[in-house]
Amino acid sequence: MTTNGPVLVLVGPPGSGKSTIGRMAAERLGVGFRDFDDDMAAEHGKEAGDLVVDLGRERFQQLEHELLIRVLPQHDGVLALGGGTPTAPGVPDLLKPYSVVFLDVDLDHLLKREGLVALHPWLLPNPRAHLKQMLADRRPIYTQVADATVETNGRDPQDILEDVLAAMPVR
Ligand SMILES: Nc1ncnc2c1ncn2[C@@H]1O[C@H](COP(=O)(O)OP(=O)(O)OP(=O)(O)O)[C@@H](O)[C@H]1O
Ligand SMILES: O=C(O)C1=C[C@@H](O)[C@@H](O)[C@H](O)C1
Ligand SMILES: [Mg+2]
Repeated sequence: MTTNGPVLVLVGPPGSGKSTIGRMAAERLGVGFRDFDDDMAAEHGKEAGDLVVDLGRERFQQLEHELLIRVLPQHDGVLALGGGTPTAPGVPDLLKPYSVVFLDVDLDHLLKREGLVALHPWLLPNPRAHLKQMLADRRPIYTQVADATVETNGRDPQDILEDVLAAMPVR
């Protein structure tokens, strides 16, 4: 099925709340929710975090680019991207037609979010240093691909949701 593509795309670092807020936004908007990490896992037979470790980041990002080209026209709801997806070559151009919101979070709040390292084994051996560098490198890219940025530090998902919905540009 071909659609106009997602009504909302969420980007941000791992643990920023893309899946949590994405599900809530989809429910409020009465549309479907899709998680691009799940698409990658279904397509390649392994969790996205394990694919990064097994294939290396360059190959993983090529595969993300290839799959995103197929997924965007198939989904008209809310799409949560993988944490690194906007940094894959070619992806910022693919996102241009869509409403993209960046869920921003700082290092200290990120480190308090549950399950981060278990889901992202490539953060080892020093998750704090890795995440610090990652946030510095990626923030300009998340900002560039997004129409709006919503702060999530220390905030309830419900509050964040209201800001995300208000920030969605009308297209
Ligand atoms: N605003 C928030 N405050 C506190 N904890 C949060 C908040 N948003 C999400 N979390 C928690 O942080 C963890 C990561 O959230 P979530 O899985 O939604 O992030 P994500 O951006 O989808 O991450 P990933 O890139 O790993 O898929 C979850 O345990 C979730 O319950
Ligand atoms: O931030 C990242 O680089 C990643 C985040 C996850 O969503 C997965 O896409 C994968 O673990 C890579
Ligand atoms: Mg997620």
